[in-house]
Amino acid sequence: MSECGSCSGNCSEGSCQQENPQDQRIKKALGRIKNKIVVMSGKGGVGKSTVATNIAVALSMAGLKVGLLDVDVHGPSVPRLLSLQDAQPHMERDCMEPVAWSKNLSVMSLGFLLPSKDDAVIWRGPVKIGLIRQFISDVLWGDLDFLIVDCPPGTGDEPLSAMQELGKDAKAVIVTTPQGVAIDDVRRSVTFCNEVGNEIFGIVENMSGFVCSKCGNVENVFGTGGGEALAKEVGVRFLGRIPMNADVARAGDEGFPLSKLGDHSPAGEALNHIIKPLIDLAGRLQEQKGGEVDSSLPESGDTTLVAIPVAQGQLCQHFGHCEKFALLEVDNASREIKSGKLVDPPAHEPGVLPRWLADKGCNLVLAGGMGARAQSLFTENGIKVVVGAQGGDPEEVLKSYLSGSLVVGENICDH
Ligand SMILES: Nc1ncnc2c1ncn2[C@@H]1O[C@H](COP(=O)(O)OP(=O)(O)OP(=O)(O)O)[C@@H](O)[C@H]1O
Repeated sequence: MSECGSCSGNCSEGSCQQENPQDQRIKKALGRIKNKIVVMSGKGGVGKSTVATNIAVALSMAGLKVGLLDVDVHGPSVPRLLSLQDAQPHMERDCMEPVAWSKNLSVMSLGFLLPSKDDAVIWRGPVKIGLIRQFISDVLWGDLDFLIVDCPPGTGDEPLSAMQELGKDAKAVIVTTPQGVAIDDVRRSVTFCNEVGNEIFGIVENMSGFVCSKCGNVENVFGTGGGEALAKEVGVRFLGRIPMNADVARAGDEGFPLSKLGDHSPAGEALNHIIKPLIDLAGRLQEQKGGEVDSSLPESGDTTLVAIPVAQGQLCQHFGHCEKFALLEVDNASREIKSGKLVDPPAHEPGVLPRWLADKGCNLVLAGGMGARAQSLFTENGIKVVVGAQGGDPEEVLKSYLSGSLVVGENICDH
């Protein structure tokens, strides 16, 4: 046994077994983060930061608490992608607060700490590893559903260090473009994950076909399907393909998220597809399959306006195909229904119903089946959603909710 002065004697053969304080802080910070996703690519410029940032935004807009950590030390692009170039994290003596992009999304990047965005960082491995450790130990991430880590391309110090620090439960999302040379690089990323022992959550194929904005014709500039074929070959989930689209490049340059392009734009659809398994991973939708429903009413105001989609007078299980909405007003204090009416919704277009119901002052939706994207649009509009509701008559469904006895089952639009 040796003595090292800084510990109380838990030493053997000259090496101190006591965890160093930074390791302890890392462990504590990671203990508050439910899911860790490392976004990586074998090759540069394939759109990894674009994908990482938009996954983070989409998950946060689905109501999940998300941290986005940009560890691309040599080319931190997340601040630009989110229009946060001038943001500065709030610093304390021993820690710093991440920059809040929204209530649900916090961001940290070396880009925030450089005196000028033109400054070049010339650091060797150990310094970069030290920075990544600090970004976990000394940033006040708080409780997160997801930490999304945007790594520089390749299988060098940063992805290795990110995986090692985040631990074996961190999962990789690998971004590629469809052409052969990129796919070869992805194979290296797959081998890397296998060697470090971290699961690959899935592969995203970006810049997959160019959609002509004039004629709609799709040109497969880099080919298509390479990412999907590789995913099949190595036995990992294929998360989806994002087409090459001028709007995506513009969104990146102007710093707004792809979700603003609309639900039914090719990029918006691709993003929905990609985040769906991640939302499932967070267990958000499953929570509502099991039966326990939080039957609280919104805290502001004296009344709550509840919307229930209806077909043939009964709760409609396909939200997008309902014939009418029952709008029922509830007194928040007594939890009693004060009034109710049936109204015709506008023609179903992506994003229309959440906005229309928000304009009507609705703050709670009780639905049967509803897709993940529609749920996130309601959350964005400040409307609480309960999915998987069972029952027939809309007033009875609401009464069950108010009495805490509403039964929820499978969300049949959760596909
Ligand atoms: N699907 C797409 N369609 C059109 N442009 C895209 C698409 N995906 C990404 N881009 C554009 O390609 C460029 C590179 O994207 P991004 O910075 O996300 O790549 P990266 O892989 O993170 O790069 P790096 O290797 O430098 O880290 C950006 O200008 C981005 O807007």
